[in-house]
Amino acid sequence: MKGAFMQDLEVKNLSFSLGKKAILQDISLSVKRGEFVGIIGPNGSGKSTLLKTIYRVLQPQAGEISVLGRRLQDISLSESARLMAVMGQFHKVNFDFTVEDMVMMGRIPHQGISGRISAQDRQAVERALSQAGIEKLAKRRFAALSGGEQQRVVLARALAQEPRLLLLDEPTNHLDIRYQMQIMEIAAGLGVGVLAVLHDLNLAAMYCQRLYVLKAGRLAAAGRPAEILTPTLIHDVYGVQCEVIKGPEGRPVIVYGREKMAV
Ligand SMILES: Nc1ncnc2c1ncn2[C@@H]1O[C@H](COP(=O)(O)OP(=O)(O)OP(=O)(O)O)[C@@H](O)[C@H]1O
Repeated sequence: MKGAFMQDLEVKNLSFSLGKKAILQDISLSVKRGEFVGIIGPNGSGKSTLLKTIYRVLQPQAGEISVLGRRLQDISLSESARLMAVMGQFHKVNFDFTVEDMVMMGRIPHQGISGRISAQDRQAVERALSQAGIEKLAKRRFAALSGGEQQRVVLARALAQEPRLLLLDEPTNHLDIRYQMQIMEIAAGLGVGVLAVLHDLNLAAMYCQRLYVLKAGRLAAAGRPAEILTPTLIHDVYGVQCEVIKGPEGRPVIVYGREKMAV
């Protein structure tokens, strides 16, 4: 890789539409080196679509995306699979894989054409199983695990990939609070850039250095959680009443109220 780069991810003026429907309009964002950045916003605001354009499942009609200082259009799909890992929302698996097999799939971008599993691959899988705290599940069938256990296997698969940029789409969906925090801690401790779509604003405030707020496919706000998570913004974006109080380390804690809740 040539030259120094300052950003793990840079998205410039990205727009994406499906037919005539604009899903994302003029989105610019960045993840600085090693930064943990969150994307928040209501259902249907375009969060997952934005991640999908970054991990190349969807092709934006306008804009530019760079990972570690290189434009996606200049790197091959296999190389971008080595640079970024994704922990996505749904993990329906129709085949009967073991946990170990699933996590080994994270090594595919690193394996040569032969697809032979190396000692390095095995070590990466062992490390990932241990980081996700699921060594004991290694021989179990993935399909027979609980939702939360499956979630951690999917995280382990992303870790086995040894990415330079980690994309998380609602990573804590099925998890109890301990594992929600554990997943966030693991991601925060990797030392790589993280871009995470999150619904829980308190969790976002706890772990994200900066947040981008999406509303109807556009950026409604961006900044540090303490700057942008105000009752006015939360009402404007989500349509709910809340108070924001100062929690530990000065971080905002959002307390929702039922008053004037329209259903
Ligand atoms: N394949 C598709 N066909 C039609 N509309 C789509 C398609 N994929 C996404 N959309 C629409 O694009 C918009 C953004 O969807 P997206 O899944 O990105 O939102 P989101 O913010 O991730 O939502 P959620 O919080 O509910 O997961 C929604 O209105 C959705 O209905």
